[in-house]
Amino acid sequence: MTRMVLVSACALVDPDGRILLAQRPEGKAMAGLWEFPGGKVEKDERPEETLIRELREELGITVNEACLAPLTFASHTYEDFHLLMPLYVCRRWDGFPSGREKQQIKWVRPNRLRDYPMPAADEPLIPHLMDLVPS
Ligand SMILES: Nc1nc2c([nH]c(=O)n2[C@@H]2O[C@H](COP(=O)(O)OP(=O)(O)OP(=O)(O)O)[C@@H](O)[C@H]2O)c(=O)[nH]1
Repeated sequence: MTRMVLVSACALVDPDGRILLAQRPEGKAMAGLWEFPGGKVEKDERPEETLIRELREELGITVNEACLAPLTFASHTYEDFHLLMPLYVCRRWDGFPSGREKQQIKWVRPNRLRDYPMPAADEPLIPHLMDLVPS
């Protein structure tokens, strides 16, 4: 088996039922694709801690762990690693999300998520988000 990479990701849902997508910046693997904010779970870190850290670094918002609800997960084999990615939902945070790392961000209704090219692992997550936030 290829190595397993654990990535924690979050669907931020705003009061209008829109979900935040962030575009992977130029120069990174899968540049240009739209993804859920998050990142690799570091050594000695819990997935929830990863998200709190990443949401602060990437978007400049503060999230309380109690506001992170597990929704589903992605399990996908890429060419050089297997991605295991828990997806959390968060509807409450402090601050105004903005792309702190020069990435574009967009608030998207679940039924429009397919308009945004995403990493292959994310595609099976879309129906879960459509169920979560009816349009
Ligand atoms: N955050 C996030 N990562 C995702 C999603 N879908 C998906 O396949 N991934 C993959 O999960 C990994 C996340 O790693 P990352 O963003 O922390 O790291 P990175 O590629 O910038 O690498 P680096 O930190 O080693 O430079 C990447 O390979 C990314 O392509 C998603 O929806 N959100």
